[in-house]
Amino acid sequence: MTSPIHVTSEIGKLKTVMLHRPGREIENITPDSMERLLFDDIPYLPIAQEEHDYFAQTLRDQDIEVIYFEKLAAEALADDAVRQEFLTRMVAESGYVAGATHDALIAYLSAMTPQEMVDKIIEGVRAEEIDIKHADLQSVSENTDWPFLMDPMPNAYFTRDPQASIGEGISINRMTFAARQRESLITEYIIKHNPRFAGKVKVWRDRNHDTHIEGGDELVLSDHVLAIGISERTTADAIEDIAKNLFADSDYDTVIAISIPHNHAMMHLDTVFTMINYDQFTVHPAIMDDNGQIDTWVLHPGKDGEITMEHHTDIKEVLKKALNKSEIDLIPTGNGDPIVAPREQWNDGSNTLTIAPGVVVTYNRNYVSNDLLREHGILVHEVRSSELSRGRGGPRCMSCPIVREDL
Ligand SMILES: NC(=[NH2+])NCCC[C@H](N)C(=O)O
Repeated sequence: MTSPIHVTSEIGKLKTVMLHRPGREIENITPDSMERLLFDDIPYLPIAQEEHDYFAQTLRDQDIEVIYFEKLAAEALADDAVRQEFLTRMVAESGYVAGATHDALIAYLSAMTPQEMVDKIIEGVRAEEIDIKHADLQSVSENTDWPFLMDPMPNAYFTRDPQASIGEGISINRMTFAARQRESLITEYIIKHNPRFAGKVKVWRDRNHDTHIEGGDELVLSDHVLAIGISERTTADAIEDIAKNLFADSDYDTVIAISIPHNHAMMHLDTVFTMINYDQFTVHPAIMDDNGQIDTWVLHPGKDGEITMEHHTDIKEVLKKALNKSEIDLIPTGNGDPIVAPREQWNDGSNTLTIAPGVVVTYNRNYVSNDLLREHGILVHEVRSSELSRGRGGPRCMSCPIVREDL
């Protein structure tokens, strides 16, 4: 069985990538809900869509197949029984397991085509869209001033996070905040029921856990080494758990767990550290102490399915050893300038999407970081970023590699 997923590095030539084109969910962000929905501002949708189309076209121009999360989901839900099961679970995870509102939501969404239903679920369902006739105790208690019965999923365009391709398999992630948790339920159905994936993909860790992990923290450094951020979004137990599964069942034998500050600006490892070439990385200087040290643990398979763990602080040495390189070039975001570095990091200056060794896609607004990458010999494709960047994610966050060529 050949897997439709094949990702053995962060940098191998990208062949297939999954995106989500931002839709009306973006217009369902309000000042009151912004923080909870993990946005810092409200993007202007038409321009966000233009920018996203430009991003997708930039990838297609490099011979990369672009597939869309929302289309894969609709295909996965073509079968009536599968669609009903999905809907029951989605409505339950949105807060309704029974009662008049539950029944009304199921009836409303069931009447739609699979594509309309997926788009609507991502967009969010407003209370005024549905006429709930037989008010019962349950729906009266559920009735609040909040205008949405089902919240929008404005972060869906950050397809990096609900899942992560690793080797020939995937992790389907239990995400940290309620604002994003339902996204990976959609992934679960894509992997189980879309004909492209169904029955052909190993799931390294599913979403039925209490501990969290997100794709922005999962970096595939080689065909046997992963780096995983210990972050606001990814917990140590989840890292140990996925490491055990990978060590037992795949060619992966090394997980480098890297501790980063737990805050919104640096919510994932890929906001401060990405791999861009065989021996080159971008790194935000704020994750290291004054001597350039970072708390890092290296996990390997131990006895009886357990793992061993060593503590290190010299990330360069750890990377050299794990990747078998004599030198590693760490390129500082914003050239390490105390004003430019945090400014460009805020707009995802470290969040590069590598599409081939030494070839990256970045936001045009981070011009200091981009120039520095070029000085280090990197080929940089810039994409537009005024509106997309307001969701705090860059080209790596907005893309989920499905197939890369081996190095
Ligand atoms: N891989 C990433 N860095 N993703 C960024 C996700 C941004 C999104 N607003 C969130 O907070 O979840």
